[in-house]
Amino acid sequence: MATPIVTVCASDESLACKLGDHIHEKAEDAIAQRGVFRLGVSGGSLVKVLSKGLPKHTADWAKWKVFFCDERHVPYTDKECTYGDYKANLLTAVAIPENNLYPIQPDITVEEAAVEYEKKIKEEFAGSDLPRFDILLLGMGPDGHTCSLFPDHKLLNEKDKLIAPISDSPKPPPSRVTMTLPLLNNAACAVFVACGASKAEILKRVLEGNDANPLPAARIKPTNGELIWMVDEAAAKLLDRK
Ligand SMILES: O=C1O[C@H](COP(=O)(O)O)[C@@H](O)[C@H](O)[C@H]1O
Repeated sequence: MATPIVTVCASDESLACKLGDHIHEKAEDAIAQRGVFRLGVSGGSLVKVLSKGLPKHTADWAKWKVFFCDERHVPYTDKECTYGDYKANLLTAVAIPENNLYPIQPDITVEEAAVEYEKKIKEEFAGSDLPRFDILLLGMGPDGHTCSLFPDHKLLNEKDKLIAPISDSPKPPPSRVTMTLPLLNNAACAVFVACGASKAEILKRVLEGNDANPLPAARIKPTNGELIWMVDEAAAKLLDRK
């Protein structure tokens, strides 16, 4: 079980750079070993951080494949759509081919979209029982949710599905598709990014708490992989930093 490595960054700029460097390092290793780099991205505030940190490097972008750790079940043109946000902010700055992006389908039911996305992931990782992403980039809401896994939600107990639909998300929009814990915890590396004072209390609970019923973000512990938290000073202000 991974022990978290926590990196506290003095500025948004340095956090974006460190994250970009880390991802590029993982990409080079994965491409050298397997000829492909498979990453999963989350939405929300992470999009801006990645958009700053990733384009600074040159990379063999054609070998990158981008999946979504979760997505809101809305049209690509909706302002809540994570894929739309990446298209507008990051994917204009890096040359990842359109075919290497794996958006979740918004034009079928949310249940169908989850089944279709799981099928796509299984096809991509054909031959392995449980897909292992090279890196999953995660965010955490001020309530401790990650992806579209919310505190006390029944999806936290999902054992069979790799991708699940949710129609009662407490954070709007209510319909979403999300990676589940078995898939998330099989990643080679999971990196959380949490910035701002609104995340300080929950970050302390996730990293230092001992909850009987852990928050969703605290349940991300890759069984055979790395767990990294990249946070800013404001989010880290309550942490025990001895
Ligand atoms: O709704 C979501 O929220 C989380 C956290 O977002 P943030 O803006 O607080 O960083 C995000 O990781 C997830 O992908 C998204 O669907």
